[in-house]
Amino acid sequence: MENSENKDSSQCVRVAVNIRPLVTSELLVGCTDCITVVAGEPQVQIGSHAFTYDNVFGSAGQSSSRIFDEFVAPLVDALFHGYNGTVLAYGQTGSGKTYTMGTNYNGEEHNGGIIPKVMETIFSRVNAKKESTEFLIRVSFIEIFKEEVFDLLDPKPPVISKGDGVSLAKLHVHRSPIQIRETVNGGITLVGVTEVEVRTKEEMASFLLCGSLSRATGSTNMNSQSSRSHAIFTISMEQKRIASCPPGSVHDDSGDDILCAKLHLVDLAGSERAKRTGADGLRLREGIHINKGLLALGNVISALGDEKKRKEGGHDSLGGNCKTVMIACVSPADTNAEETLNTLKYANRARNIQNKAIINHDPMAAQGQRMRNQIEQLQAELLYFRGDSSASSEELQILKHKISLLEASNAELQRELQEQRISCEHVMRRAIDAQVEKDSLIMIIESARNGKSWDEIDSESKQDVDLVKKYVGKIQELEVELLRLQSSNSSRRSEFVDYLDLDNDGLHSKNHFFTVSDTKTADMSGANEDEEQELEHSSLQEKLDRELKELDKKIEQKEAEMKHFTNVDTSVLKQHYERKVQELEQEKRSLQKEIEELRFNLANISSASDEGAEKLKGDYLQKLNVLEAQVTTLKKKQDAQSQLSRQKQKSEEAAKRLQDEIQRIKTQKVVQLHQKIKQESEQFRLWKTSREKEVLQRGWQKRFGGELNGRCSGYDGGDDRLKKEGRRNEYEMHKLLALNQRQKMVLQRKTEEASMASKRLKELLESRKSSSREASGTGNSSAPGIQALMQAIEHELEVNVRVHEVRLEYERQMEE
Ligand SMILES: Nc1ncnc2c1ncn2[C@@H]1O[C@H](COP(=O)(O)OP(=O)(O)OP(=O)(O)O)[C@@H](O)[C@H]1O
Repeated sequence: MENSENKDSSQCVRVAVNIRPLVTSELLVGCTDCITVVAGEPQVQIGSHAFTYDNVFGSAGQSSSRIFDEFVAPLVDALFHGYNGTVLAYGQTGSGKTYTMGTNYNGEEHNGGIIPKVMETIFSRVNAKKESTEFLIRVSFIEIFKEEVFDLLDPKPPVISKGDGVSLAKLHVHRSPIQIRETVNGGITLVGVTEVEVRTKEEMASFLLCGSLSRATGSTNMNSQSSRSHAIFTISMEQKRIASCPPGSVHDDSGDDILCAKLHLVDLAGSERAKRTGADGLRLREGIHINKGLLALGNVISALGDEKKRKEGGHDSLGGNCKTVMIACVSPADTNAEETLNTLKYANRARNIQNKAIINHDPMAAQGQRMRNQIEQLQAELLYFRGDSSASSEELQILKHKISLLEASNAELQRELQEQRISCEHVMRRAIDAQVEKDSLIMIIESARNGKSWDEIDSESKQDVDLVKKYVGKIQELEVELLRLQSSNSSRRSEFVDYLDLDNDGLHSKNHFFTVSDTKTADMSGANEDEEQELEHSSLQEKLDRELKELDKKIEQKEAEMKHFTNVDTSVLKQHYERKVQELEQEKRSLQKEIEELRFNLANISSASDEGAEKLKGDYLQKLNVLEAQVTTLKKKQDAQSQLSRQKQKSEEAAKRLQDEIQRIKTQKVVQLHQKIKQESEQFRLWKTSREKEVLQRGWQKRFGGELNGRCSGYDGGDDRLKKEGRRNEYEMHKLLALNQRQKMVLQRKTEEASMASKRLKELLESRKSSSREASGTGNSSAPGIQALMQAIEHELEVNVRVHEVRLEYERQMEE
């Protein structure tokens, strides 16, 4: 047996042989099986050679359909744990590499190959874990052809040109190879290779198909569709545990980090010898290149598989950080026996190769791990110090220093805790103040709703918030203003009425006044009263108008003040509440931070089992509980603050309602005042009309024989002023009466004189008439008789003139 050495299979490259059945073309040429599988053993025999592998599939070994489950599934599992993996399909052309790998999978028809099963498994696991883990899956597909690497997923289309003929088979596809570079840590990198993100199995399969179509293919004698290039389909997976991931996930052992791993699925080119392929020209040269590559791989495999050479330090792994499996595909046909034997030998050597696969974390995770290690080291030192007194003085000094640091941090925490307590109390006080404010507001609103007067509300809520106090103040001012106006109006009315309300001896009422005021004196007095009334009324009207204007002005002013006041106060209150909420948020954050720190410290000492650590743990737990309780209290306070804000909103609404109420009252009062003024004017107008009517009536009475004397005696005046006036009028009257008497006497005398004069005139006229008759009888007259007549006539004329004068005087007197 050429290899039966047992090694640690988890480290070695695992190798399986897959023996395909004889295909039709082989059967047609009468090929027979040249490989025998030892029953129940992973062992094959070809001629005199026997080889043992990890698994043997096909031709009576394990069923080929078990390749994935038995051989590849562990690599997929390892991929989820952050390990790189490689599946290599090696063998001569037509040996079934593509068939085994399933590289021609198009996403629809399941051909039983490895790749479709890999895809299926990956996505079913991703779906099962998507609640707890974030996945980023990408694929790349490259081809190594004649020692050049091509990107099969390159979105840029290749340049196609005609070769030396016109046949389509002679078309040349020109593609630009991608560059291979060595990285600083000795790995290799493919510059600019396309990596596409995929989210589903179908998407991944579509890229596999796309790359397969791009893959350089040609025909050889051995396999008309043979791949003459190495194809590597790489699945990259990044996974990150979601924060709320429950314990027991795959990351539990590796911390809260990102795992990055790759699975390379490699379909190597045919390993047949050139002479057997019948290739010539370009195909031959391609074959040489392929074989050069495989030879190199074979040499590496040989070197790695040779324990002696490996110990000399030449190579130590194939792919290094990777779990690798190789599937050696062989044809059982006796015509391919030589190639099959070579393949089996290669595969056998590959079993000796050892890999060093490690979990691939990202740098952050590595840093986290380093810190955890450091913590562990510190804990160990602490325990060592506590448990072992034989430690060196230097170590003791270090530990003492660390303890002092811990104590200092502890003191700092306690100080912070104290501060938190103080600030908590402060917040509580403020919350109580706010509560009091809220209650006061509610009380005021309730009182206002219940219809209590502002005085009552004011007296009941002395300690209430300023806002409502100010509102109440404003409302009170307005009310007082209105009341003052009302009282002023009513006092003027009462003054007016009092003024008219005379004593029982005089004029008791307006009506009485009007009925007795039909004398001349009463006329005069009434005229004075009217004037006074008018003056009084107009001055009252003017005053009321002035006051009304003033009131309007004041109301406008108050409204403006209230508006300003409301705006200012709202913004102040808003700022106040916002500040409170911010402060509470800040406090909450700092407390949460403190809790996190405590948790961290607690986690650090969780592994410690000695008494001191337990005590410390207990202390921290206690602190944690206290802090958590504080956070809960703060949250409650925050809720209370929010509630207060809502109450404030309600209060503002209530204030708005009050303002509306003021407006309504104001309108009502002003309207009432206007109405009163109007009523007053109307009343006065009516009074004036009736007064004028009375005066007119008295004028008529006087003109048609007023009873001056009788009426005068009826008036002796109750009022001094009126009495005085009456006496003065009486005196005037007496004076006028005496004058009248005298004038009458003069008139009588004059009348008598006039009648005497008329008599004498008559006599004179009679005597003149008789004289003229005598003269005409005699024919001449005597001179002394004419002279006497002339004198008599002159005397008569003089009398007549006097009579006329007396009459005139009399008439004048009468008129007066
Ligand atoms: N296990 C199997 N059962 C049935 N037929 C198979 C099996 N393996 C391979 N074949 C058939 O063998 C032929 C060659 O297989 P395949 O193309 O996979 O070989 P290959 O090694 O990939 O060749 P190349 O190196 O030229 O690509 C195909 O017709 C395929 O259907």
